[in-house]
Amino acid sequence: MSALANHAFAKMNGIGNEIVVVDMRDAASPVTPDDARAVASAEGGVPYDQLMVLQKPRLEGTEAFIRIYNNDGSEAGACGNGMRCVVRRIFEKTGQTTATFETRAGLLNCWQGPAPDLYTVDMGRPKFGWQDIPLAEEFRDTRYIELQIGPIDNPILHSPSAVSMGNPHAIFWVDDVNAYDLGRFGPLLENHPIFPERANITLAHIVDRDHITIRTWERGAGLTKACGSAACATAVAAARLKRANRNVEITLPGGKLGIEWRERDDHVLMTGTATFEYEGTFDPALFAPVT
Ligand SMILES: N[C@H](CCC[C@H](N)C(=O)O)C(=O)O
Repeated sequence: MSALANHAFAKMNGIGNEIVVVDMRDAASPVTPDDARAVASAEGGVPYDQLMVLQKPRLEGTEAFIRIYNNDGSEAGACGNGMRCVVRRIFEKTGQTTATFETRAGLLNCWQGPAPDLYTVDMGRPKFGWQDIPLAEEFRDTRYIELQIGPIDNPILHSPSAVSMGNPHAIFWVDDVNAYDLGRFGPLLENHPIFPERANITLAHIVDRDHITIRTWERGAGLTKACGSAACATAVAAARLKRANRNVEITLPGGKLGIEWRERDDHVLMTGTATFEYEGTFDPALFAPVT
């Protein structure tokens, strides 16, 4: 039987990014990709974009090791909106105002933001090397990579920037993020062979040096109302192109995030809200083997 059967969960969202948080630090067995898919899609499940699974801490000083599942059962190395939801849960339970978590992408320091409803997550350093993103072939300058969609002589989207925030991102620079059928182009680009681990696909419009608007097709989750790591990747990519400052406001369909690419250590700090919706326990029938 699944470790999630009869287990408590919290349904939350990070500016519209649908998040489920489960605290499995006392559980004996792990959450499997099948469990993650069942929660997201089975009849009577809890639909989400990302499932944040807190596991027993592996390192001294960390609250938990966090595994991040997309709703297709694939694992992600980073989830900014999901991290703020986890932080809110922990802070409300323990009264803490700072915490450190470990994910596949490394250690994430988190703290109470400048207002009671804001949380800041240090998302670590971005990576730009083609093998770190990763890309399937060498690109010396990942500020623009050779990737386009549409007619060769008149591409619809082309020359994205590529960045890793612990997960792969491609950012296409456009004048109007709503002028493209991202639901159609997203999966084609997500699964393009240039991305051996697939990629999150973002359309970004630089409004001015302090404001950028984005829309994201998420790897393993599809069109979402917000993607925190994409907001971080976009802010960094725009600054690398010298088209925006290192401290910007990102507007996503579900809300806004403040992103600072800190000068002194190149860490990316993301600040925003985290909303609690409801809590419950998973019905064991969700995980019953299909006979
Ligand atoms: N929604 C998440 C990103 C999940 C990334 C996931 N789609 C992947 O990299 O596979 C966020 O707020 O950062």
